Amino acid sequence: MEEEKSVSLTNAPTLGHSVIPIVNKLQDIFGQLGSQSTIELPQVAVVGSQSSGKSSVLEALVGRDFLPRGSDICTRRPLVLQLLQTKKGQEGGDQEFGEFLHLPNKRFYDFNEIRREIQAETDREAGGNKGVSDKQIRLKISSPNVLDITLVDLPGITKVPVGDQPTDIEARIRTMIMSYIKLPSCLILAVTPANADLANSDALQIAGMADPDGYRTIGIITKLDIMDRGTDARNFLLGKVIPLRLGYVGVVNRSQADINTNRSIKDALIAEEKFFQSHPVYNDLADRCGVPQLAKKLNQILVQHIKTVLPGLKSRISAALVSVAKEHASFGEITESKAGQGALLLNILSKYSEAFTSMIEGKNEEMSTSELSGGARIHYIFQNIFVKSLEEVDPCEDLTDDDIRTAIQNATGPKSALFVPEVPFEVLIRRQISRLMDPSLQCARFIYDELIKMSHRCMVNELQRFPVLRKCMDDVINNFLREGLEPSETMIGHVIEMEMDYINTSHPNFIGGSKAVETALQQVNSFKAAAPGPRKDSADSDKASASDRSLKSRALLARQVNGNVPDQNVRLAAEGERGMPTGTNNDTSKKSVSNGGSSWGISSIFGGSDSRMAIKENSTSKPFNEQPFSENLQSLERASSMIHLREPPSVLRPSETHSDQENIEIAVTKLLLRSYYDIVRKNVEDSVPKAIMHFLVNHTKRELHNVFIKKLYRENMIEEMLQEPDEVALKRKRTKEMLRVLQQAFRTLDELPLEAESIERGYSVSTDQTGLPKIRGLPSSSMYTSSGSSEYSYSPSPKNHRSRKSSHSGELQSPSFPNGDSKASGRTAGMYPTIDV
Ligand SMILES: Nc1nc2c(ncn2[C@@H]2O[C@H](COP(=O)(O)OP(=O)(O)OP(=O)(O)O)[C@@H](O)[C@H]2O)c(=O)[nH]1
Repeated sequence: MEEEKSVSLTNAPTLGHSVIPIVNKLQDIFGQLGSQSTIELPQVAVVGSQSSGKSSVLEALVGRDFLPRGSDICTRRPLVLQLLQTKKGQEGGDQEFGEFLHLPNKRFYDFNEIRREIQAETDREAGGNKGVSDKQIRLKISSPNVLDITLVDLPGITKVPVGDQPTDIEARIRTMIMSYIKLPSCLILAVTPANADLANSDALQIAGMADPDGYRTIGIITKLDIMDRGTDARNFLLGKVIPLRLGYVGVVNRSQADINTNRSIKDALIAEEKFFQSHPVYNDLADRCGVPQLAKKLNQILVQHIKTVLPGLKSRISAALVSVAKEHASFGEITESKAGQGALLLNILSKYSEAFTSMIEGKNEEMSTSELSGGARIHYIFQNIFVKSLEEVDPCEDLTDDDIRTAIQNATGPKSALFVPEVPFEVLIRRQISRLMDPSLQCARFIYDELIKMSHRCMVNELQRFPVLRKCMDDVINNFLREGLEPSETMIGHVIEMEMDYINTSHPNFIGGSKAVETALQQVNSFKAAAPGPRKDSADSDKASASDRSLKSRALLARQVNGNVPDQNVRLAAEGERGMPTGTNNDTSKKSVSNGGSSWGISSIFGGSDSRMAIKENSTSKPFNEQPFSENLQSLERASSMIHLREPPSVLRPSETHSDQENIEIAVTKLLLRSYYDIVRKNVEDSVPKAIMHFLVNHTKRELHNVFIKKLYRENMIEEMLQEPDEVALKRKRTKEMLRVLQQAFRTLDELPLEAESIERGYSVSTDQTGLPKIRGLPSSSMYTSSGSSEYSYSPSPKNHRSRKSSHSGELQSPSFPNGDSKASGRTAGMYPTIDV
């Protein structure tokens, strides 16, 4: 045992030993990146009939004696052997030991003890009498000289039940084996003893079921030393009997006698080498004979696997590299010198102003496609909010007919005016224009808010590291925008006041009095035409005749005064319900109305009945109204000869009844209001955005940079403003380190010795002074070239490469196993692609 320990794994051509440096490097890379994920190597399972030499092959590959072997001892439970690399120099890192899952915290340093525990644990579960169980035994072997890989030793296929074995033992074992080898990531070592009928190999049969295309099956022929005299496995090794994409390797393990005499693995390897040398039939098949060749083949498959997954790892790292580099750049470099800091501040101020301007103009790079931003929002506020709201306003909305009538009566003062003055129209239009003030000012406020929001969105990342500067800049821009808001509000005030100050009735778009009267008459006419016929009661008919008279006279006068009589037959459609007066006196004859004429401005001479005579007294003071007129008269008569006047009510309102003239006057007033209001509205819709753009938005664009420099570019303030919080310095340091690690990782991945030549050169393992192997590279799959039709031949020199066409040898990840030609190429001679890298 002592002697065996000194023959460490390092001296044997163990499985994956040449892949170790690469995998270690990858692990280092991912370790540094703080990621647990690393390359997952394929699992290797040995399958075959009972006593075919499976355990012996595994042991030889691991280079350790620890598995129960022997003619009467067999594998009866799956043994999952997890090799774990320990780091030399770490505590306990250079020791080799085993641990069982079922015996936690117990380390086995004696490998004979491990073997005994495997046997004991097998008996515990499967009984002592040949019973088989599918419950795994999990063994972890830690060693500085192994690759992190999992090997599975499976029970051998048996046909005749013995001992406690059930009658369907073969089916059970096959199912158990399949559950492991069907996994696309499982590499199958199909072990067939040379002293049995090779063509009927159970191992190849079951492997063929799990891996029909043969991308992950290696054929292993054991017991070449005990073949019938005169027979050999040459044709089999050459793949002439059952072709196999990854080919065959012939091995000579220790015999039972060797085991009994404790022959070491090292000695067994030497004996194996001698065997092949002394058998001329295998002389030219050196590349497919011996455990070292098997290890080499496996290494090469592992390398191929790593190569397959490497691009994915690289792209992950490069993506991380890009994002970390971006983050690092956002923290900028530390600037110590005064001049440097000054330049940095200037640069930030300029960039900010540019970014702000670009945002308004819609030219910033990070423009959103999911919502409106920057200048587009300003436009939206102007057009879709401000203009739209003004357009929806009806200037007569809050003016009742009574309001208008009262205004008209008030405007004529104490006398019956000769003309209906312009005063009521002006009073009312001013009142409506003044209503435009609030939305206009609100619009300016909205734009101001937008600009503030934009300023917060400018250079968010870049200014993260300078919170003091950010605060100062925010203060400056807030003040500046507030200062810009004032003149725009003043301007808006002026615009509205100008409109109120001079009512330009000569505006070309203004309807004018004559046209308004004409239209009003048409409206009243069509309204009457639609109204029910005259009422029968005498009072109403009296009124009707009175108003008829008055209209007639007005029409006459109008004709005389203006010389402009409207066509009596004109019956134009009403301009709309909005303009219709709501008077109660609807029974005026059509004729009288049509004769009303264009009498605007001379209503005072339209007739004797002054509509203002019909006073409706306030209900709070109605002494006269409470009793009929006759009674009032009687009481007056009863009184002395003195004539008493009733007290005027404190609040006087026009009477409820409207004369025709009033109706027309109301309609005319409304027409004039609407017409003029439209003019003003257009002006305001145009001028307010202009004022806001000029005094606030564009002023900010023009002046912001200057203001920044004036307020913030002060020598004594620069250092303070460019102060970074500790957290930023820490983040910068961390991202810088991460960037370095990622760059290193990227380079390391690029420089991994995965090229054919370096791998081939490096395969020869020599030990240095410390006894550790000097591994210069890995064996390459390119060393295997297709020779002739159905076989692989080993060409030791790269010069012998006949083809460099890529293949999928050793690609154990499921997507890497193409199955396009599976049926044809699976195990058919002459269809194998060249294995190359
Ligand atoms: N002469 C000779 N004997 C071998 C060779 N390989 C294996 N043996 C012997 O064959 C017997 C069975 O070997 P194992 O390695 O236990 O075979 P196994 O396939 O693991 O057996 P089970 O687990 O029972 O299926 C042992 O006595 C080995 O010493 C070989 O190449 N040559």
